[in-house]
Amino acid sequence: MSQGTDRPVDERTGVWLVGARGNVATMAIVGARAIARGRTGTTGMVTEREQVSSLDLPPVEGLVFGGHDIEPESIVAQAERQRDRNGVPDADALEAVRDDLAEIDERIEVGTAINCGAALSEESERLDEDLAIREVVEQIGDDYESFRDRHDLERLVVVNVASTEPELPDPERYDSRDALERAIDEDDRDLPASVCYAYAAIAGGHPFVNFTPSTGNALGGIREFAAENEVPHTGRDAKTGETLVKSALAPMFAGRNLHVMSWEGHNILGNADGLVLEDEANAAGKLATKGDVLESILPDIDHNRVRIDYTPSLADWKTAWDYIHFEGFLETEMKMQFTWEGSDSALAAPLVLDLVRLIAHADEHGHGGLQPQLASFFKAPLGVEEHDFSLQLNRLYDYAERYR
Ligand SMILES: O=P([O-])([O-])O[C@@H]1[C@@H](O)[C@H](O)[C@@H](O)[C@H](O)[C@@H]1O
Repeated sequence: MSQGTDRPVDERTGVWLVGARGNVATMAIVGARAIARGRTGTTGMVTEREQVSSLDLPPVEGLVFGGHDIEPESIVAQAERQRDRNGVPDADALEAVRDDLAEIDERIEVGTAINCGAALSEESERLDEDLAIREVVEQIGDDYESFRDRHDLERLVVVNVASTEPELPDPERYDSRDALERAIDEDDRDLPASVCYAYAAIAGGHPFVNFTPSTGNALGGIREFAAENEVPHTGRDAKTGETLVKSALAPMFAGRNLHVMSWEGHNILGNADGLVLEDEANAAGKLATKGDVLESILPDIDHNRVRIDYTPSLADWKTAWDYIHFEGFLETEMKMQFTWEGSDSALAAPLVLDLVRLIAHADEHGHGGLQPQLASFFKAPLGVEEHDFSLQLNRLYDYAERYR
């Protein structure tokens, strides 16, 4: 039993995935159902580590999935494509959960992609084509509610795993709840999809996770709304690969007083995210969150550059090559290089499940607003300036210690 409550976190937690038919969502659903069916383990899930697993968290087996998407290709077809192109999931795991995926696909509603730039295909269907922004937000909210009612859920966590949007120009225009609500009422068509999903979640009292660099809950107006309504929310841009290594490694250079002159990071990948990031406007937010980590840990760095390029044949296998040129005692110049080769979705998926479980826990314990204990999951953690991975992780361990 957790501290501060008499009842355990319920076993019927809903997970509403924005971008439910994408790579990351599909892998999270496949993984959760494969765990439920005893076909895979929980390696890669932080909430299964001893320090955190003692919290009273909703079991992965009980998570009920639904979501929005604008693409018609089914989750089964997406998972088959991932199996054929990437080898993840493997054929046995996919067969074990195929019927679950087909059932979940029936629960996916048409979403909005307003101001999503290159993240749109010709086949996509969109709510915002015929509706005003206020109606879009209401429709999204109704979709959340009816899913929750239909499945008799105690709680619904909304997670944005959709493709990265272009950055919102002048986000300070929506710095307060009043300004944001006025913009929604006046049908301000500059507002992006991620803000509509976040606003509808907070309005309905649903915890919100922004797994992407898109604006969403980073907007001042959403933050104020969430704090007032005491709804937990967190983000931004999950730290899954290259940036994770950087945030663990950079503190070593700082701690030994080694002067990093240049850090070049070159990422190549061939999945749909990589394709969307080919577009300069869509890539801007991702490049900023990936780059800012070093500036914060190594304020004296002379040259810090990140590139992301689309290499179609790699599919979901993301390679990052980093070159670090640094200086030590007696002005001696030295170099370090590393190469990271990761399955983009298999790295992200367990973190989606972790974040759902941990934000459900926060909600159960009445912790509204931003969630600093979740900083280690993000490249640009909202409300936390700390980027050092192990210091961020200590926040989670301290939280677990306090609430176990
Ligand atoms: O976490 P990380 O490897 O630094 O950053 C990654 C990006 O470089 C990549 O473009 C994206 O597809 C991944 O989901 C992830 O955000």
